[in-house]
Amino acid sequence: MSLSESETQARLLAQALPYMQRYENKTIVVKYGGHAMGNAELGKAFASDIALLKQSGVNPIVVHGGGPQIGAMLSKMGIESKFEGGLRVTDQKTVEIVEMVLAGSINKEIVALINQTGEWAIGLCGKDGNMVFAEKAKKTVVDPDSNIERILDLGFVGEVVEVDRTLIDLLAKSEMIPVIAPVAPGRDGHTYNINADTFAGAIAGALNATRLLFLTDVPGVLDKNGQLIKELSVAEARALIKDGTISGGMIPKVETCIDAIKAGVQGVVILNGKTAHSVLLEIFTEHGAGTLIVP
Ligand SMILES: Nc1ncnc2c1ncn2[C@@H]1O[C@H](COP(=O)(O)OP(=O)(O)O)[C@@H](O)[C@H]1O
Ligand SMILES: CC(=O)N[C@@H](CCC(=O)OP(=O)(O)O)C(=O)O
Repeated sequence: MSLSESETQARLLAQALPYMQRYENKTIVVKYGGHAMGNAELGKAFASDIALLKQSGVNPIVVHGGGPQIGAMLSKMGIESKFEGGLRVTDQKTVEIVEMVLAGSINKEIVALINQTGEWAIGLCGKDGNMVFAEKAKKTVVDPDSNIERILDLGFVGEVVEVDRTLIDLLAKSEMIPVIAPVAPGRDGHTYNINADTFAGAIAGALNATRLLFLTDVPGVLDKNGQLIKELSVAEARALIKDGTISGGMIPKVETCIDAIKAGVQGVVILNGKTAHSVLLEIFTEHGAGTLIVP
């Protein structure tokens, strides 16, 4: 017999009680990826986890993606999605749609879900309160045939160059939960589309967050036999990238984890956003739920 959502929540709460003081007054940045936004039930479970963090005295900050949702909107408008080095090639028309989908519909959907729990969420992007400034990304790739490095021109894809935490700190003091879309202005007046993982890493670094959680579509970093690795040091993570155990989209994610740790985040966790209540299972249980990457 399966449990109802309220029975599940009551059980989780009972399990969580002994661990609730662990992160009191600490900042936890949660990156909620587009693939993890699976369905309405998962969305509600995510919102109730964020609300419970807040009610337990944690300072949760949500940074969200929405890659699949941007792709769907572009396709509706007859525009093909094109990626290079894992990043969306973003021309003027595309950046307008990216901003509309990320800072518009997805951002407000997450805000509404959290507000329905009784907590107060506020939706922002890097533009609000001069929070984040970006500049054109300078990404390079090595051509596998010629071994020559070339600079990618990704259009209006940005990388974060400045984070001002004033607004985020004000919101935390006012008991509000910031929900942030990875869109930011450049000093050149353009709007930039930023990969949500790197954006979350930059925010967590600027806030010296205690934890940065990445909700993705696998249980964490898996070893060669497909088994979950519970804890990885930065050196071990680098070795797994080098020997090919970590590949594809997991490479930039783990690299972002390493950068965030170098920037002062105490621990970064990669965990399954497709499992309901994975945030609570990670934060408020003895052994956590995903892969913890530590210095
Ligand atoms: N060692 C590994 N452990 C787990 N996932 C891996 C590993 N190597 C590659 N991957 C791939 O990385 C994917 C997650 O990266 P990505 O698709 O970019 O996530 P997201 O869309 O959530 O940001 C997994 O679905 C998996 O296919
Ligand atoms: C530059 C770049 O690629 N930006 C991403 C931003 C959204 C994102 O990163 O969303 P997920 O976390 O769901 O993948 C994009 O346009 O898809």
